[in-house]
Amino acid sequence: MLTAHNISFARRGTPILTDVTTEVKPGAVTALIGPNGAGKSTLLHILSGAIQPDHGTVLLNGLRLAALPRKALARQRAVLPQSSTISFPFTALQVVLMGRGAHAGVTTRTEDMAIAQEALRMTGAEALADRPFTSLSGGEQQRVQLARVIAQISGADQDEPRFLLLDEPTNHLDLSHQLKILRVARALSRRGVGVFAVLHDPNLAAMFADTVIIMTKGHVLTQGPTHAVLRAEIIEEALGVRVIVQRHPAFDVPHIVPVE
Ligand SMILES: Nc1ncnc2c1ncn2[C@@H]1O[C@H](COP(=O)(O)OP(=O)(O)OP(=O)(O)O)[C@@H](O)[C@H]1O
Repeated sequence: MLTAHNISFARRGTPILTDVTTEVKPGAVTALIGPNGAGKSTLLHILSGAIQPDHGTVLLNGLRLAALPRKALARQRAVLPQSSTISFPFTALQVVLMGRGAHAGVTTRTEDMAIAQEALRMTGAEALADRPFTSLSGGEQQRVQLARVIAQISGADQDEPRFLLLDEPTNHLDLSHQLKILRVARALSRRGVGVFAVLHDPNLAAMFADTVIIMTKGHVLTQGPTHAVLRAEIIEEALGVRVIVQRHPAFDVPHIVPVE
């Protein structure tokens, strides 16, 4: 379990997060939605250990995040940032192998290669393995980066649950690639990974998340099972848009339709 207890964080005296308590369960997809500037990325960075909160505690599998050695942390959780630049012409496979850095000395080269290739296969990017990363389209780069973070937390060298933190993973992707990335995230969760994804589209959260957290102005407005949270009055309060929430015509999930 990855848990945040009573997290508060300010920048130059301005509160960004106030008393946030939440959890990311292994084996489930947790989506975080909320308006621009609500503090979603900041919370993701605090859950990842990249930012230290001013108050409160983050526990990863029962241990304080701040006290975990960097390599142990890297084997238990990986972060897909909103954007990342790689300017040296590494191949896609080399980029994915970079995810294995924290395992060096614990695994063999053959094992790392098998894990990298499996991660590329999962994200539908195996045909890109030998292409220079810089020559790939935005959607292709995103799938390779997802393969890198999957490779980072893969392998049999530790028993603790692992977590993937995805910051707007569908940004800049066409609909087909948005669905592909989130299908991979869901498939990983069904293998026991705890997935935490910042999403802007409540319909993607409805389709792929088991649990939804809604944040506004640095607070958790509500959180819980997707069906319970994605209700019209809550979405209207959080996002400031009038909506109707219907049953999705094809799946047993909410379908959110703006009506203004
Ligand atoms: N490096 C920084 N320096 C100063 N203020 C920052 C910094 N990063 C974020 N903020 C501020 O913190 C607040 C929360 O930002 P954050 O990026 O966490 O929001 P968000 O919900 O992820 O927004 P978005 O949906 O627009 O990506 C915003 O008011 C933002 O301007």
